[in-house]
Amino acid sequence: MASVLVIDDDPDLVLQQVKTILKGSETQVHSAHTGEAGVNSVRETNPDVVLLDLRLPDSSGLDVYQKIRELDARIPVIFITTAKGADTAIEAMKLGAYDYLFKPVELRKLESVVHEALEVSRRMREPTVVVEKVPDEDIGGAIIGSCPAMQEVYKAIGRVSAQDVPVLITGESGTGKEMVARAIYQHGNRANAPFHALNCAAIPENLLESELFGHEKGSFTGADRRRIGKFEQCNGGTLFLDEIGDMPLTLQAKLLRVIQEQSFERVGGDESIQTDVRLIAATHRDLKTWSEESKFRSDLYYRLGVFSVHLPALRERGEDLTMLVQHCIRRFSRELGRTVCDVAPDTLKLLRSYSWPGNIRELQNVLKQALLAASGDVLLPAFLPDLADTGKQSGPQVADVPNPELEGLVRELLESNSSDIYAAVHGHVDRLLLKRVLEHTGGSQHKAAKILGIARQTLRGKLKDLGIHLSMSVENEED
Ligand SMILES: Nc1ncnc2c1ncn2[C@@H]1O[C@H](COP(=O)(O)OP(=O)(O)OP(=O)(O)O)[C@@H](O)[C@H]1O
Repeated sequence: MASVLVIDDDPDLVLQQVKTILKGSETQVHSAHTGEAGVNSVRETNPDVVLLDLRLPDSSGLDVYQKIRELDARIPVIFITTAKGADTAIEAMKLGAYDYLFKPVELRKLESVVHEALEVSRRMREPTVVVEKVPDEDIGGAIIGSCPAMQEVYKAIGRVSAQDVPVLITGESGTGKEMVARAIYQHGNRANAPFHALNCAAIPENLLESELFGHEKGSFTGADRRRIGKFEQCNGGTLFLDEIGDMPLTLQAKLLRVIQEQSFERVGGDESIQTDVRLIAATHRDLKTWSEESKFRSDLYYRLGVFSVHLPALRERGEDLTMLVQHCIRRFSRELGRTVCDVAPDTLKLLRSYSWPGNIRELQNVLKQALLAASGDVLLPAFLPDLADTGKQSGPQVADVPNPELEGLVRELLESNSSDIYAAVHGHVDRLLLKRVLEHTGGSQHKAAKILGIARQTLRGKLKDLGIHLSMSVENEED
């Protein structure tokens, strides 16, 4: 049975409201009037949701919150505060709190937030995955995850966002580095100033310098006008340099100077330009090793790496995968107009056993493909595309077992611009399979249907469709 804990020194107000909104439901309501009693109650009752007053007689709500997190970081904690305490509540949100409500609490708002929090808690804890109806509000852009490593990421975002220092975000491709960069920006002091992003690996070396620092007219062939680079354009704002490890060494020197002196010259210019840009950099490379191997400037690495945030690979995020799957299914189901709302336990098992080299981006792609192939409300393993290193074979593994006949047929059909390849190849495979199985059973359709796991009637229909004729004696067996 689900339970909610209210930690509030006022025994009546919020507690009574919570009891009112949960009346008739199977949810238990516990209460505590001090921070210490609250933490003890969390330890003893392991509640699904906590409502926490920011101002308590014996301790601050934030301290209590930290202790609750140490006990179980998954518990959604809803802060109850006055308008004055909003800053602290926002701080708490940066540290992973679920939501906050202002006193006097509006009953309807309380009801919706508590029910939402209970739902979030249920999804995190319940072992079978039931993806329910798509929520009304758009939760796109949410950073999903509550595993310990992601909790560390949230803490780091909270710690670094308000400080105007460079940040280095590391992690494999597709782990959400850009998302985290935007979170740092949005929670920082420059949230109302511009945020520009530049992928250092995507821009040819000769253009990157000009992209970053601009150029003067006539500084190189084709430079027919002065160009303002990102560092100037983004003055007062935040610049996100993705794939910084791929920045050429010569540019690294110039970047280091911007960080140290907040000044630079445009390409082909000698005017020193002052800039005030907050730098957030990201890389999937091991910059420490690279700097030791002189592939990346060590002085720049040290300047950038003072504050670093490391994003765990998806395979290291434990139960977060389930949350991400739920989140993606709900979102893509709506986007693609599908009705899928449940994930079969076997599907989840397969997804869990895969190593996700492309991380969350790859998960999104796999789920999109699965949804396109799906029918009905439940995502079954059969709808998943091939995944390497799971029970489901990957494309490359299949290719390792060549089937020249089939490949030849596919090639032929492709070259003939056929618009019915699926049916043609399917028919070919069916024909091969049915013939082999019937050979194996000595022509017995009864046995063949059993081996194939299909009804005798279905087999008969397929044989007819494919024009496979058997001798009368065999066809009439055991009718
Ligand atoms: N924790 C998360 N919750 C929900 N969605 C996420 C999360 N992390 C990443 N995503 C989504 O995964 C996709 C890839 O994220 P993002 O582009 O931030 O990764 P990245 O690490 O910057 O990738 P790359 O190194 O390839 O540039 C995006 O669509 C993003 O919204």
